[in-house]
Amino acid sequence: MKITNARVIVCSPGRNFVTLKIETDEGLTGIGDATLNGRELSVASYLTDHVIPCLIGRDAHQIEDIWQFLYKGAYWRRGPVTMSAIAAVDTALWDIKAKAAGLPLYQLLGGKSRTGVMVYGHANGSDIEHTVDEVLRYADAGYKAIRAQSGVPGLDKVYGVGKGTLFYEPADADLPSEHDWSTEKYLRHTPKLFERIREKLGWDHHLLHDVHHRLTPIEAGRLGKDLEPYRLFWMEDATPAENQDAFRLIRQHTTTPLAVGEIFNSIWDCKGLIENQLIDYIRATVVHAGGITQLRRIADLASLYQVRTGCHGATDLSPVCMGAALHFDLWVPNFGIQEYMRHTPETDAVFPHAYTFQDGMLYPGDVPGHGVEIDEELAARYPYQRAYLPVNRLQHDGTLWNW
Ligand SMILES: O=C(O)C(=O)C[C@H](O)[C@H](O)CO
Ligand SMILES: [Mg+2]
Repeated sequence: MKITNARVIVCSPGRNFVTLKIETDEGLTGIGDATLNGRELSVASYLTDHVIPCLIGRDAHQIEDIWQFLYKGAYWRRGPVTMSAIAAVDTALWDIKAKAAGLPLYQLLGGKSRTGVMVYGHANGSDIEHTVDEVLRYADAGYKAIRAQSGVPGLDKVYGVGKGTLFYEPADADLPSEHDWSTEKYLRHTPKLFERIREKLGWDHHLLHDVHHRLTPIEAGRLGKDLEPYRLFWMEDATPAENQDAFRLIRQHTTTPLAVGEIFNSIWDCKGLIENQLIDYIRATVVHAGGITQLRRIADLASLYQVRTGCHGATDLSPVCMGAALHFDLWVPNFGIQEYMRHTPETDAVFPHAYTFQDGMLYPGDVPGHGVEIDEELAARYPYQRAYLPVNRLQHDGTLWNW
């Protein structure tokens, strides 16, 4: 089965998405997500200008060879732009292979390891009481696991707290908006948040929290320790992970489980973290970590060390990524949890999909392929709009910090 054509579709039904569509001489088509929040057009160009010309005429069934060709053949390896582009090709080819077999993608990976995929929702509020109300709302909606993020007294805007509560969108301006940050204020506030949530919610739900890279390792160790009484499912992105050894220090100070990896793009970013058992959950997902082909390898390495998966699933990962991730989640033996931030109705209309939510679980559906399509006519009505993620500055002197 030959690849006859491939093209990039950029659209913005409420936020930007980059989608690759591959066509074959047998009439089968497949799509892959290539969205890199705030840097969308660089991946679109990488695909259109440098990858697509290399795809035409290749056998769509040779997923592994095409992956290796794009990875090794570029000479310049890894990096979010390269790996998101490879991921889009890989996802589209798995979609085509599964459609050719007439099977849902999870069957090609090895079949179901579980009945459904446990997800966590992102509850957020302007202060503790508002956040508690939102957590209770997620619990009422059936979620078994809830990530709680709250505004911090004395800070104007913080990661995770949006204008609306159901659809959180951090890329909020056509040039980066500036947030202020105080580690002291955040560290004083966050244990109080979880104390109050446990008081009102009880102990039957998993609770999660995203630190979003804003602490140093020793500060993260302290927060992990302070949160131990509330038995979190995980503390996420406690400190930046370019230096994988940083997690050793956190580990020495707390038994709160650690999750990291949403910005990782290859197995090399997490090799040391996994092999040294410095984390409990690896958050890499399909679009930013080289597709199903690479993610499988990461999960297999992780399984040797009892590290489980927890794929990133924010709104900037398109329904195409979510669909593919759900097939992966249903199969992967060392599954932990899947993030699920709901897309807006506009996004869902552009990307009709087979996956469904019920009682805190997502189900990928049983249609051949990954079960997500793109309505190109509708997509064309939503042109690209430049949008950036915010930056953080320390409140007391304006030093640029991690957001
Ligand atoms: O969903 C999460 O865990 C995030 O940290 C969301 C990220 O800020 C977002 O995906 C950045 O594009
Ligand atoms: Mg995160």
